[in-house]
Amino acid sequence: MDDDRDAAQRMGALLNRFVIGKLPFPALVREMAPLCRAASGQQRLQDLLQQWVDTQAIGHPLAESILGAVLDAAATPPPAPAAPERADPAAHVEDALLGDFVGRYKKVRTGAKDEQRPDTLKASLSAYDGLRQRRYARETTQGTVRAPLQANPAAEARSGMVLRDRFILEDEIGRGGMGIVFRAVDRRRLEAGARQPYVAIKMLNLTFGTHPEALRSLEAEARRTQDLADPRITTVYDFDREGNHAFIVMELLEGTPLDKVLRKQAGFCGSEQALRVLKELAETLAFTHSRGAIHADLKPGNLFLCSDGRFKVLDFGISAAVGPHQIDEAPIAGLTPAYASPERVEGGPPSASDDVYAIGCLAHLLMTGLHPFDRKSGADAKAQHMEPPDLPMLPAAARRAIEAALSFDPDTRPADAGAFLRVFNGQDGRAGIAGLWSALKNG
Ligand SMILES: Nc1ncnc2c1ncn2[C@@H]1O[C@H](COP(=O)(O)OP(=O)(O)OP(=O)(O)O)[C@@H](O)[C@H]1O
Repeated sequence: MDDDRDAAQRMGALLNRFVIGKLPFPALVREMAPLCRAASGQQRLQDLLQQWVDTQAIGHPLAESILGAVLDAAATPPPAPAAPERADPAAHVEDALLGDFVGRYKKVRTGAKDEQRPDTLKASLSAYDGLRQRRYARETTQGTVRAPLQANPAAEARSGMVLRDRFILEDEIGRGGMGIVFRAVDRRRLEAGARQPYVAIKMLNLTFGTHPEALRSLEAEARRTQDLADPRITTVYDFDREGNHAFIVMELLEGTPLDKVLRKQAGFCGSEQALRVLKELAETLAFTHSRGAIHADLKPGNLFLCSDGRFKVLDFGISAAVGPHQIDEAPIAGLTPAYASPERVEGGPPSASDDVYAIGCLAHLLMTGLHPFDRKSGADAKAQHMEPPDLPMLPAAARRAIEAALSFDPDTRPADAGAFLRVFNGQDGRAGIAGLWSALKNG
């Protein structure tokens, strides 16, 4: 009995020292593990952690992290005594606190009762922030802090990071040539009780220190995109920076990017839905071209099919903004050769007619699942005198429009998406897509 009380006290003391920052996470796990080799010890730790969670001394996710790590360690034979402790202990605490903190935010979002209190969140956030500051200070004095100008600053971003004291990165959605995209909680929206407190944040690979011109032009482009305000263009809320890091705050899309749909959804190509995407794409670009805005990197990955049936274009103007500042040591902006016109591949400035060329490539993919030139760049396809295959499932006018869009000579290609659309829709007097559209609709 005394032994039980003793063990419980030792566990309590270890937890105490960990929470007040006197005991690093690995040491907590190491010292706790021998107390939990037997089932009774494991039960004791579980009860203790439950008590701490009930009294809100720690959050549930943190308690789970501790229990999981201790039980794992208890089940594993202790390491050879000579083995040096490689990991930075503070990093583990940081990870644990971070998990706790993000967990609390998630609960607030889903409306869990005991987590509604903003003071618990604040305490959690300041514990995490304080730890980050201390860690940074220590790394700086020890000289172990990472060089501020590194090749890929986006790689530093991770779940739990807080940007501008406002955006909390929750999880990674995906990566592209320019950076890493995260789902993030916008604290302002959360505090204002917004139904949807999430945004998407693209952490850019660029730093202001090394690419100031590219970033300034990107910022200007992001502002121009904000002015476009078309429901089919992904809304860009802001372009901001935290220290040397730059990021874009966007509307969070729920659904599937077209590249994935093409890979995974059998029966999509040539369907009514695929035709609708093609039409919406051409209409969206006809609108933006009429406003003087070009996309300059149209490709399946930049088109998005939302779960609610809407269609969206991503990354508007980003390639055009960064392209002129392309710096050879790092691939910073996407020019995707398979969708780039010959003159663009050869270094010409982006134009509306390049977008039309990309629409031609996308039309083939949407209708047949195949790239018209076997994924070769416009320049290579031109050099090899390739010809696009016919699309017999489409009316003559639409086929003519797509063939013209894929012309290697910009002089014989529709100058912009408006011109493309007029031929496509048969508005030059011949039967076009409008006829096919109603035929499809009428079964
Ligand atoms: N606003 C957003 N909402 C939801 N998902 C997004 C959003 N923006 C980008 N994504 C997703 O994040 C992933 C990475 O996107 P990103 O734009 O960085 O790369 P990409 O377009 O595939 O490549 P690149 O940057 O080289 O053109 C993709 O899967 C994309 O669908």
